[in-house]
Amino acid sequence: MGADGVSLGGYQFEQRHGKSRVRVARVWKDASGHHYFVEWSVNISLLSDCLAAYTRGDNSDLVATDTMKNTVYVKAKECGDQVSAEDFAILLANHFTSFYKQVTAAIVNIVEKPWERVVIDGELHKHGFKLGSEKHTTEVIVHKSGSLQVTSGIEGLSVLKTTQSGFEGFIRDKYTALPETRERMLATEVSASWRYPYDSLSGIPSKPHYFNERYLDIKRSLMETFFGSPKEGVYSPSVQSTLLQMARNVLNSFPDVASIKLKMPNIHFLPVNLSSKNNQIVKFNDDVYMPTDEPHGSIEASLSRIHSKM
Ligand SMILES: O=c1[nH]c(=O)c2[nH]c(=O)[nH]c2[nH]1
Repeated sequence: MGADGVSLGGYQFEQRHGKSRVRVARVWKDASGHHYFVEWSVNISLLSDCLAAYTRGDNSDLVATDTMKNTVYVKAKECGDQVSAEDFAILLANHFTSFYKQVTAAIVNIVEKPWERVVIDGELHKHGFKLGSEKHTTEVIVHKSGSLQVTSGIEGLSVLKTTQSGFEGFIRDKYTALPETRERMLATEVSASWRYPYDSLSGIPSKPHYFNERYLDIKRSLMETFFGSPKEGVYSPSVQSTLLQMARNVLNSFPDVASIKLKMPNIHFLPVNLSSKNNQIVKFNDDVYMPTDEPHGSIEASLSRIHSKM
């Protein structure tokens, strides 16, 4: 954002304004009576030439944040066909940069609530949904020139496996108490964000459900790598190793992903051993654990194709 700064009384000044957490839900209906439903929380941030509002109390170049909020509902209404969070973010960001001469760039973030169609008596319900857990996110940046950047992600993908995980060979010194193990629980809450390679609207595939399909593909790939096959699983020598394998498999499988960042906290389940003075009450045998939220390990990394812009 440095390029958007201006010199002001001998200081460097940067500003943006927008509306946060604009909540909107949209229903689409098809000819056979199936309803499609999304719920979004939209953040808009505009970079614009409105310096006078700060320096002189002159608001004549300001897009009111209330107007930004209204625009979300107007554009949701105008989307006659089902769109992904990415499509909607692109459409909004594009609107702000093209409709207002003052706006030089728009940043739109969307978090989609995980409403999933329910299955009743083995059949997909036409208009019934239940809330799932992990969330689909996106961030779109559009500049006035038309150049664009699309990043999507998953938040809150909680996964756990009860075996096929260990941690050995780490540095041992006078501060180290952790025993080495080839048998432990592995639990994490994956946050992933990946960058698409498109730098203009015309580069984006016109396939209707492209972004939603890619989101599901990437989620599936991350989970398959974390868990391994249903019968054998796959051994994890560390969160670090599993994280890199997950990132690699996404880049290897999807040429349209330029880079991926993964955050994988190591959520500890502590072995329970209880003893009294002369009696062992509970001896841990990979069976009884104390679940914990904190402290947790924090492990994150990103993997990019060489020459990718993330
Ligand atoms: O997979 C792990 N990576 C670590 O860096 C680490 N550190 C630790 O105490 N346990 C673990 N486990």
